Amino acid sequence: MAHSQQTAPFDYVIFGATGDLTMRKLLPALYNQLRIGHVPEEARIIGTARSSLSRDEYIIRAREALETFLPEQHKDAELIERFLKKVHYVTLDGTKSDHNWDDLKAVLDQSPADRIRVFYYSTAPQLFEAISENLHRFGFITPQSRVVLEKPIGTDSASAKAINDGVSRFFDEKQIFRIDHYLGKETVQDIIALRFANPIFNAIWSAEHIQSIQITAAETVGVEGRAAYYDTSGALRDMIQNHLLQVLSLCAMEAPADLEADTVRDAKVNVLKALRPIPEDKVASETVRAQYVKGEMKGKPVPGYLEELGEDSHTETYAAMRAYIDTPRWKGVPFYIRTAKRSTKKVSEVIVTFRKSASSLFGASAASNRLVIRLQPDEGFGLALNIKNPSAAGFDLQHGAMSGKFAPADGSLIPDSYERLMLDAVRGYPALFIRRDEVEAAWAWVEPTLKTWAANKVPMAHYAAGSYGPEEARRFIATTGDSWHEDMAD
Ligand SMILES: NC(=O)C1=CN([C@@H]2O[C@H](COP(=O)(O)OP(=O)(O)OC[C@H]3O[C@@H](n4cnc5c(N)ncnc54)[C@H](OP(=O)(O)O)[C@@H]3O)[C@@H](O)[C@H]2O)C=CC1
Ligand SMILES: O=C1O[C@H](COP(=O)(O)O)[C@@H](O)[C@H](O)[C@H]1O
Repeated sequence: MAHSQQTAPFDYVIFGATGDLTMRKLLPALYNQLRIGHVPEEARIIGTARSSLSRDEYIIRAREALETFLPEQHKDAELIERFLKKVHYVTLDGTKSDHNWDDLKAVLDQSPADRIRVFYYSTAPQLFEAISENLHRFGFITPQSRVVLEKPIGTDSASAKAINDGVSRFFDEKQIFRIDHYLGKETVQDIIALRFANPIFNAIWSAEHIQSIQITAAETVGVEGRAAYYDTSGALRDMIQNHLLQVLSLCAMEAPADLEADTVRDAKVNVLKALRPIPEDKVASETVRAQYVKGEMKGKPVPGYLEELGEDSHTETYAAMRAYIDTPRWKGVPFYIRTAKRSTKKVSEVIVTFRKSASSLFGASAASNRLVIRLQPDEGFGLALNIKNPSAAGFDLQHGAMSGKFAPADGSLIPDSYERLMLDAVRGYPALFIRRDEVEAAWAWVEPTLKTWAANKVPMAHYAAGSYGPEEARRFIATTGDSWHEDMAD
């Protein structure tokens, strides 16, 4: 995916500029890109939201956000001031045509008419169509404009289609950049490098040699300040429909002919379309849903989900699914996908378990080779091997491992995923954004499970906060002869 790091001058217009995401991720990401020289001097960031703030008042908030969320080693007082000079603010209800659009026009008109404009919708998706319509009505959508859509793109197939249709009335698909921040993670992109730049893996990447693949995203946090959103979403919508199915499609896709955006996205969508449907009568055996109850983390008591929420709920905070991909390459290989809030530890990883050696030389003592791709934290990979136990009298085996880090060669921190994605939108480089057909194929696959769960046809399991998940998930994976990574002998 070679491309220039340099961007042309741009105006980044953020809808939802007073929100959590802008403060925690978007402003720090743009600052960091300025720090490493990817943001040209003429670039501007124009925040908009309904809150009535002057530019100076907004800059005070932006400065606080940078102080709070930037890593210490990236803070530079002079640079922060240089960054803040780029920041503007317009009080604007993006959904109302009779609001302060003239104020936005006055700011945008300070730039040449052909300046790249990125409209970033960091707001609830129900607002996307109305904001797009207003941008169109007031003539803000130029040929050099793109729009970035934050997740969630809908809550099911129908709402996703409605959002996509709504935005597509005003922007061409080529101008639409749907964010999935997992694709912006360097380590997720490493899946492509590991698979296709290393013939040793490429040659054995199929059902002939692979027994199963596990994809996990576990978090120690609960729902924090986002309970209102999370309780309408749940683990399956929040993490699996988007991030984990994207990781799965990178793990399973056929080799793309090149790394052009649509070639890679074609390869990914083919995987999503080949996912074997899980019909309603199979949801109980092919999925697990669970909620955390009170438990303990780092020696401290932690309340359960319902206690945090303060009311009853059937929303899952844990989800696990078994997926099969009906292509010759993956015939009969289970892909286990799971995600959890309030898990024992934060870890996102891919575990590839290879089939055991057909050789009878070592009998049962030869374990499966296993490739661990650690997406975060402690980003890197490990390869579990069988080696000879040097102290044994005979020829016994023991566990050996090779490992490596995904760290940048110059010792710098791995960039946050939003850094890469925000500037790729400026560059008009969509490879790491999700195409409409990918979103819709992913919804189509998860929808029968969502419906079956919503109808309470699958019991809600429970797990203690601070544990790896419910006992039901252990039994579930054992039905196809596997176990979760934390239960494997390392
Ligand atoms: N926070 C996160 O970690 C993540 C968030 N997301 C998604 O990003 C989006 C934003 O999330 P988050 O920042 O947490 O949400 P917040 O609720 O913190 O912020 C929402 C923002 O939208 C603004 N807003 C609301 N209505 C309008 C309107 N009519 N016109 C213009 N601005 C409006 C709000 O400002 P005001 O009230 O002043 O108008 C505020 O700035 C959501 O869709 C969320 O699901 C996705 C991944 C992670
Ligand atoms: O999109 C989301 O992702 C985060 C987890 O992201 P990560 O980069 O820390 O793995 C999750 O906490 C949040 O609920 C979800 O909306």
